[in-house]
Amino acid sequence: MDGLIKICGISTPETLDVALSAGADFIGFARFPKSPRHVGLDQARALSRQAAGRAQRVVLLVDADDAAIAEAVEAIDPEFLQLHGHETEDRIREIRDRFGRQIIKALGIAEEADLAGIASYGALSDLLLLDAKPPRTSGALPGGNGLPFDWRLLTKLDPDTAFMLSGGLTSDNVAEAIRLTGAKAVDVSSGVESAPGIKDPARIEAFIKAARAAYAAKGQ
Ligand SMILES: O=C(O)c1ccccc1N[C@@H]1O[C@H](COP(=O)(O)O)[C@@H](O)[C@H]1O
Repeated sequence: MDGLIKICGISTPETLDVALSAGADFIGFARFPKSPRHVGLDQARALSRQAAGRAQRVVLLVDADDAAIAEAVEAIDPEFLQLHGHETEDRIREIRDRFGRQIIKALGIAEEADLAGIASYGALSDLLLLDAKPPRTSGALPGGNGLPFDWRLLTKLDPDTAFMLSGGLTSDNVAEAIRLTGAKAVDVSSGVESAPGIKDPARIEAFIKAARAAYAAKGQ
């Protein structure tokens, strides 16, 4: 896992085409009705077909039950399930065994104590995603808030720790985030939008270009 880029919350064929042409490695489809990026099953099915063979397809889920996972898997046939809620270790094992998909588990980071979950969740995940903890305000989404966390916390990690980084990334800060944290993969949603849920082609291209340049500078 080296030098990977995920564009999350894609919901139109046009912006999907831009992300694929610009070289995104992962495309995320949100299946979380409270999100402005939520895609219906038919819409997700069509987008997934468009992305097949060109990028890894990821379904974003939040504390989803088996029925919700099953319908998303049937429609999208994703390579990865991104679990962005409070899924326990037992629930992650159950989902992995039941649905046979690779797992991206998101872990919210706000302070040093939050790093304690990295070993156990990392062992259960094919990719561990380190994201900002959501704000405590009512109605805040569990992710996709465009808020970064203090990346300096991650400088305390063993340099061999592999993780995907997200939370408030943009084309302006992704190079610094990669340089400072050593992230081998980055994930963005709000930072490539002109408004919540509205992906902006120019911002997608600029983000991928900036991340690629930062990885190249590190020889990745
Ligand atoms: O994008 C969403 O709407 C979303 C909803 C619920 C949970 C996670 C969500 N997105 C993920 O959140 C992070 C950070 O996103 P942002 O770049 O700060 O907007 C990212 O991993 C998205 O996949």
